[in-house]
Amino acid sequence: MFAVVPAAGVGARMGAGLPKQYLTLQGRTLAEHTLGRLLAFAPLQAVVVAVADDDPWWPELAVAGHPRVTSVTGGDSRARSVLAGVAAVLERAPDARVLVHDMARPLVRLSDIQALLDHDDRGDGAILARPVTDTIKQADADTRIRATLDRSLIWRALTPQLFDARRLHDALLSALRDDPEAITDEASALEAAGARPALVAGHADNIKITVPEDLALARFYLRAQEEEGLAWQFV
Ligand SMILES: Nc1ccn([C@@H]2O[C@H](COP(=O)(O)OP(=O)(O)OP(=O)(O)O)[C@@H](O)[C@H]2O)c(=O)n1
Ligand SMILES: C[C@](O)(CO)[C@H](O)COP(=O)(O)O
Repeated sequence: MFAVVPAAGVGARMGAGLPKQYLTLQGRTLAEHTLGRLLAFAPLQAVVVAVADDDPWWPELAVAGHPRVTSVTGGDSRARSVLAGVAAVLERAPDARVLVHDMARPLVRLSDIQALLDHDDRGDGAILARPVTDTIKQADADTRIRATLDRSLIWRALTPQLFDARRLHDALLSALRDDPEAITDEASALEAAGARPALVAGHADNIKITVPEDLALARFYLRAQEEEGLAWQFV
């Protein structure tokens, strides 16, 4: 099994002076936190990281030289970065299963990744997700309520997302050709190809660091995980 980690974003919503994956949490970059956890997950043969072709920070990280880490050049969207990573996996292992995980989600629990594998029926794939607990409103263009949705059927997609590499590759190619804006995660590409991936409940602390206030939340969750005894051997 391989991991593909999209890490070629610029972090515009974070508004920092550098891409958010290189901001630090307790002295280590988000990238080191994320990769430290993935590399601690024994079933992963290798991790393919998609980085921007003009990224000067990536080569400076010791983890960039880890024997189970390789990098590819990402694309101008998350989906194209993932596609580049999956193509690299297929060159090495045509029958591989691939776990796609955002570099911007540094607090993923190994137990959640294992739960994803446990639910993987090697069919339509599976994703970590969270059932919503708030009331969900659908908005009109004038930011007024159009409808209230049935929240019992609404989940927030997280990562990792686990699929057959060839199916994911071909679904991404088709979806990027037909409706690229609609593809904001791997499952949406498989859905467009008619698949029905499974939803696997993951922990709420598997947050995506997106806007500045997410950093304080991440610091809180990291301390909470350490108090829970979830310490990872950093590579
Ligand atoms: N062209 C892109 C855009 C995003 N990503 C990666 O996809 C993950 C989730 O994307 P997001 O949180 O949107 O990151 P950014 O695109 O960097 O953020 P923003 O949209 O605020 O610029 C991140 O790890 C990001 O590095 C990527 O590999 N290639
Ligand atoms: C893949 C994802 O993390 C699932 O919630 C999300 O779609 C990524 O969105 P982003 O705008 O690329 O951060």
